[in-house]
Amino acid sequence: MLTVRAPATSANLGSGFDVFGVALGAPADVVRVERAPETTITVTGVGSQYIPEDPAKNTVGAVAEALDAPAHIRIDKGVRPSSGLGSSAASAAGAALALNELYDRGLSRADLVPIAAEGEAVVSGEAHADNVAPSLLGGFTVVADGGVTQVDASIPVVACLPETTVSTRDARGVVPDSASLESVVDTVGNAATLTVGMTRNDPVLVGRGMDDEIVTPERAKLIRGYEDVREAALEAGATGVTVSGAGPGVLAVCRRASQRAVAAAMIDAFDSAGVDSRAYQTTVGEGARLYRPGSD
Ligand SMILES: Nc1ncnc2c1ncn2[C@@H]1O[C@H](COP(=O)(O)OP(=O)(O)OP(=O)(O)O)[C@@H](O)[C@H]1O
Ligand SMILES: N[C@@H](CCO)C(=O)O
Repeated sequence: MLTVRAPATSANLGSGFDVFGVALGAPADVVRVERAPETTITVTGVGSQYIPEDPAKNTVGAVAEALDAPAHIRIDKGVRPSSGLGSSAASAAGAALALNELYDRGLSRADLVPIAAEGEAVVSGEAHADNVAPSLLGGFTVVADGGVTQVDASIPVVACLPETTVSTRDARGVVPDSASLESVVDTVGNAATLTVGMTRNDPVLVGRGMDDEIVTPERAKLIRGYEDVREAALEAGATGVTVSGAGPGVLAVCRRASQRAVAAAMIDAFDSAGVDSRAYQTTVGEGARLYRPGSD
């Protein structure tokens, strides 16, 4: 049996819709695989009651098929589904890494990105890779037509998760069909600023570069309390705040010294809006980790 811990991720980061993603230090899914004549799936953990075990409907089933690697796959969910923290992607990335090893396919982590993305197509209809890429590769990733680019980064973040859900499919439905040249120019400027910030581990540049006036304002309307949570986080010292992935998670970037205050402010603001939430105080971190039998 092989075990993989695959981290939650936050996609988009505001200005990088469908392009940017980061691996989060926590939470994570744990995926265990054993060879079997055909693929079977069991799911336990957070939100497991909402996750299908039918291989045709679970992201890991599509990954097993793409790798021609039938297995009994056990998923212990740490990343709640429909969270905006890359829940479906964490399982897919974990399964891809584990099955590649189990069947000795010899693919690199970069090779596994499009395979894990096949799992995302099962859920949202599109094989977008902006969550599976950071879950596999770690750090900050840029998914573009020409390929995937990755840099390690260490930026303190707070990922605040309200007890509400938004499906990626629904959140893609509110994305505008077009944008003015002026907003596109602003967004390119912000995305470039964010990218430089990641290479310098600079939370101020990263936070400033998260601004986006094209997609985020529409998605924010699907999250009860979002504007108040954003304001509260900024007042507590966050350098930037945006919707995490398709939401309803909210991602704040900050300096280490203000992380605890930012987390408390976000929880209080959701609470004032009548929504329970929890906050992960973590950093942009490493990609999926493989545990072989006998290793720690
Ligand atoms: N292994 C899996 N883990 C989690 N959700 C899964 C899995 N397989 C299928 N699903 C389905 O995927 C949906 C959740 O995926 P969705 O993309 O909406 O949320 P998310 O992954 O948390 O969000 P985001 O991609 O915005 O970060 C649920 O309907 C769930 O039943
Ligand atoms: N880029 C995707 C990530 C969510 O899976 C979106 O925002 O729709």
